[in-house]
Amino acid sequence: MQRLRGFSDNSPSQPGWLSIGNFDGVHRGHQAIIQTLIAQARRQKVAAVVLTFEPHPAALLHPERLPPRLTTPDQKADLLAELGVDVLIEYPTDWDLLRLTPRQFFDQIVVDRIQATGLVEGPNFYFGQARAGNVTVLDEFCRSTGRSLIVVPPTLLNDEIVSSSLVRQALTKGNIPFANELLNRRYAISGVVSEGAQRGRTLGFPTANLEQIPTLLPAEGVYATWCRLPQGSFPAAVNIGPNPTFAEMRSKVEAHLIGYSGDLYGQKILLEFVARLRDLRPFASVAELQEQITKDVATTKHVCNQAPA
Ligand SMILES: Cc1cc2nc3c(=O)[nH]c(=O)nc-3n(C[C@H](O)[C@H](O)[C@H](O)COP(=O)(O)O)c2cc1C
Ligand SMILES: Nc1ncnc2c1ncn2[C@@H]1O[C@H](COP(=O)(O)OP(=O)(O)O)[C@@H](O)[C@H]1O
Repeated sequence: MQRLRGFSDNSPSQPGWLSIGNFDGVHRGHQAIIQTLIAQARRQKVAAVVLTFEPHPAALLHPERLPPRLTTPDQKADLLAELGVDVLIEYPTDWDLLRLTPRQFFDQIVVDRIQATGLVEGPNFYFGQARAGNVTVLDEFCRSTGRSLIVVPPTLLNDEIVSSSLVRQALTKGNIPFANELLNRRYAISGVVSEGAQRGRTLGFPTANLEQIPTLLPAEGVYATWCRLPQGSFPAAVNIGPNPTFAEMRSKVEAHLIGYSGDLYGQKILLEFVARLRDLRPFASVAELQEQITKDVATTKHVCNQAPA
């Protein structure tokens, strides 16, 4: 997949089928759109092009309402590449773009820059200043310029429309099975291992403390995850939240990797969520906490064996 930052001289010079959107999470609904896009592009032997905006337009328009992201730009690019997208254009959102009327956006971006022969969108696609353009407007523009538009119906799961906000809601409630079902894969976070209180090792359970996590954190609690390292995949029992037993109220993300020994400080690691095991709680003694973590580790092994890496 060719990954372009905005429009440069390297922009695709050949016409392609185009989908425009934020695609945060690349969930089942996005996947349905992209699959249609790729089928059309392959049929007509042109490129499957995705135009996305980085940063999210909301970061400029109303930063206070910017939702936490589900995927980093790199994760999003990897997921789109896996689906078979040929060209990803990450447009560096600016006020000039946000001020374009729907007609200007269509003429300047869709027609002149990308030379789209057809478009694939979901029914809730809006474009142009103040989100004034919708799929009805887009359909008129496409018809009048001889382009095709396919509007993919919303993807439903348990009678609910799959959306990035539904995934965020599920994660915020700690509902990992539903979030993973909406995503059609495991929700994952990445972070860099930093130093903690150096207490974990004395408990018999060293925990890698993750910092610089750019995406949404699931609800507080204890989770079974798969941890991806360059040296392999390890089941990991993960604690999201404070350490109330030690009166440490700062919230952290810490992972005990089962079957691993070595130094992880400074390393970037990825955690894929498999299940939420329980709520966090204070324990009356360190021995009781150790007993509970021993159980959490056994459950994590079992859950991860049932859902192999
Ligand atoms: C699987 C797992 C479950 C945990 N559950 C709790 C808990 O319920 N309550 C608590 O106070 N701390 C819990 N902890 C956190 C420990 O208190 C923490 O790992 C320890 O204080 C080490 O901190 P450090 O990494 O800063 O050294 C848990 C840790 C793990 C790995
Ligand atoms: N199985 C393991 N799981 C997690 N971290 C491990 C493991 N084995 C060794 N380590 C190392 O030990 C560190 C965690 O030990 P810990 O005593 O909890 O210290 P800290 O409080 O600094 O996190 C990790 O950052 C990592 O470098």
